[in-house]
Amino acid sequence: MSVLRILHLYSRELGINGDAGNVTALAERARWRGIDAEVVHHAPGAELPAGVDIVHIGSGPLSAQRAVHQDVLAIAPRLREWRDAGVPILAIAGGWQLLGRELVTPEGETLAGAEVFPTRATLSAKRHVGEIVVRLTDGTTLAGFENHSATTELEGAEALGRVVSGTGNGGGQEGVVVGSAIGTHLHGPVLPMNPVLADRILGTALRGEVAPVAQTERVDRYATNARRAIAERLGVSL
Ligand SMILES: NC(=O)CC[C@H](N)C(=O)O
Repeated sequence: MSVLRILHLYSRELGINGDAGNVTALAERARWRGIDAEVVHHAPGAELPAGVDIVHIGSGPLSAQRAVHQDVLAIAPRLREWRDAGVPILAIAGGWQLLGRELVTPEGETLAGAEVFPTRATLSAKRHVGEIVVRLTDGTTLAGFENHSATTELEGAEALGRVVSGTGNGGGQEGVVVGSAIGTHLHGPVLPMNPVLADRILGTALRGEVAPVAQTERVDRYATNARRAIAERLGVSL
């Protein structure tokens, strides 16, 4: 691959929780490994590029979700094609809700999703705002914060992990994994805060292990300290 192409969907509309930092982390961590990285922005109504290596969609309030909803439905077949081809997709909170099967508003209106994930998010008047720690099945622990009002059903899909502290999907689970596609409520942003996940996504996109280099070791120390601080505040172990 000559250039790693990262597609950032709706960065203007769905950028309220700092999730753009995920795209920066992916691009910089690739460049630190000597791989050229390009970020392609997609706005509602625009053409999608022919091919991409990673897809990212961030989060936002219902008003922003409505603003991109029609475009999400328009690009849904391409997103599902990329998912089926193994392109890593990272979808955060409100962006994940739009990429699910359905998003039910607090008023009971149902918005159809892109069906990249077989999930249904039901929003309510009660918000879940706070720090969250999640354990993955391989023992990796993620930390971040959540800021949503959703209860999310996975409808047969696998969760990203188990909630150690926080709310997540509801029922003790957090996030969803479908092949190389991941949906999660975690902000932080999640990838700078949890570089193991960033490198897993990069490794999938680049079809190989991505080894630590001096620059990643330097920033990953900050991330480790940030996760430790969250775990300490929540009174849980990492
Ligand atoms: N963090 C978000 O993206 C919020 C998504 C959605 N509006 C909710 O409240 O659940």
